[in-house]
Amino acid sequence: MANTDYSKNELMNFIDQSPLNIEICDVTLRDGEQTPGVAFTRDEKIDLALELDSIGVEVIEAGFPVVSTSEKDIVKEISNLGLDANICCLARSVIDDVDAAIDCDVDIVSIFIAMSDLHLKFKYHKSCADVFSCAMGAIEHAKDHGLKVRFAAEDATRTNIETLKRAFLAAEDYHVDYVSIADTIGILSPATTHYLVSEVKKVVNTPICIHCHNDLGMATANTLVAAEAGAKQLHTTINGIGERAGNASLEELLVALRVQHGIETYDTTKLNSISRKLEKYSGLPTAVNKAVVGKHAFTHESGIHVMAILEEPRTYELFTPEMVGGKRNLVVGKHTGKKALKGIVNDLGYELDQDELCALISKVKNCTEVKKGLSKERLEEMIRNVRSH
Ligand SMILES: CC(=O)SCCNC(=O)CCNC(=O)[C@H](O)C(C)(C)COP(=O)(O)OP(=O)(O)OC[C@H]1O[C@@H](n2cnc3c(N)ncnc32)[C@H](O)[C@@H]1OP(=O)(O)O
Ligand SMILES: O=C(O)CCC(=O)C(=O)O
Repeated sequence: MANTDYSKNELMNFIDQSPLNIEICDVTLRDGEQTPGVAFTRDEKIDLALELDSIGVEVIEAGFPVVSTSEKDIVKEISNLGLDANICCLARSVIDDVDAAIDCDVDIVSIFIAMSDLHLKFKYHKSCADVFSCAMGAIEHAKDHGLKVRFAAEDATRTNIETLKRAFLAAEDYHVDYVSIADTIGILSPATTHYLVSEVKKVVNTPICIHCHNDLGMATANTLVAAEAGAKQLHTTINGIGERAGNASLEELLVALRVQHGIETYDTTKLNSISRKLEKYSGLPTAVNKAVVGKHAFTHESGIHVMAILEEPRTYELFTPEMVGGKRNLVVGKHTGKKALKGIVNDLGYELDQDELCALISKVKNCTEVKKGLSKERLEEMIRNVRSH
């Protein structure tokens, strides 16, 4: 067996799939910060930007400058940190918003407009032609000032597909650098993502971005599928935070790109530390069963799993904890088996004979703490107890 940090999905060999041509745009500092109750300080934003840059993320969306004067100052400061990543910020289709972006020295401004019937009728109270012309005016202004432009179609996934294609094509005439398909309310599935990106790609030569929300729990999967259908720029947030159910999660996507497509250009060993920082700065703990960075991502209790892991961790781990800066944790509880327990006991520096092991396993399975998980200290106490009999 190849000695790698992860198992590659060999089934990919049977799928007609060209190598991916992608970049990551992490939007934690903008969409992630739109999570209710989250407001990063200057130092926190700068720290996260430095961490994202060190992972190798190509684009960092640093904020939305018109939100406040301090937001604008921080975006400007991040733009001038000299990071390898390109710095991007959000702007409505409003000249003042673009001017704020210009003042911030960003590399890319993401100019957004919604063209879905729902948004036109209930949000703007304007026609599609009117909002579109505002967008093109803003784009022209940004281009005249030398900015790269992402034209983002908010609520693209509930926008008439012909309208969307026409809008992207017209934006190409203004030499936008990216067009973005925003699944603003997370309605896409993997199949419809593939269809939509492929349809847009048929008519547009500009690199396509995909911005997926997680309302149906499919944001990461949809983002991966979009890449497989030819999207270039993939939007993520750390721990998947963001509006409502959040966005595609950075850590899930980077590991999925590795396992499914062999993309090893990102430093995944930093994923656990950046996740812990994000928890601290946002005040939002991740679920224990969160993929890649959750507390249980490398925690094992079941006897059959642990006995195999003690010989070869890849039997029950898709990738090593080291690959993502995590740690393996073998715990004892109701589901522990004798072989697993023996291994754990030995690792703690004890030797038990078969009778002692049987006595210990019975104690473990029937003790009251089994519901919450046994501490190392309590287990050692039990070991000493069975040995003295
Ligand atoms: C899908 C997304 O994530 S979109 C980004 C969401 N992010 C935010 O809203 C960031 C936080 N927002 C804010 O701080 C404020 O809403 C601001 C600074 C952006 C605007 O504040 P205000 O000037 O007080 O406007 P308010 O929030 O009341 O209304 C938004 C205005 O922007 C307009 N608007 C919304 N989106 C766009 C757009 N893409 N292009 C042009 N105008 C837009 C609305 O129609 C409304 O215009 P109106 O004032 O003429 O009715
Ligand atoms: O597509 C983009 O770049 C951003 C749009 C966005 O934040 C959204 O619609 O949720």
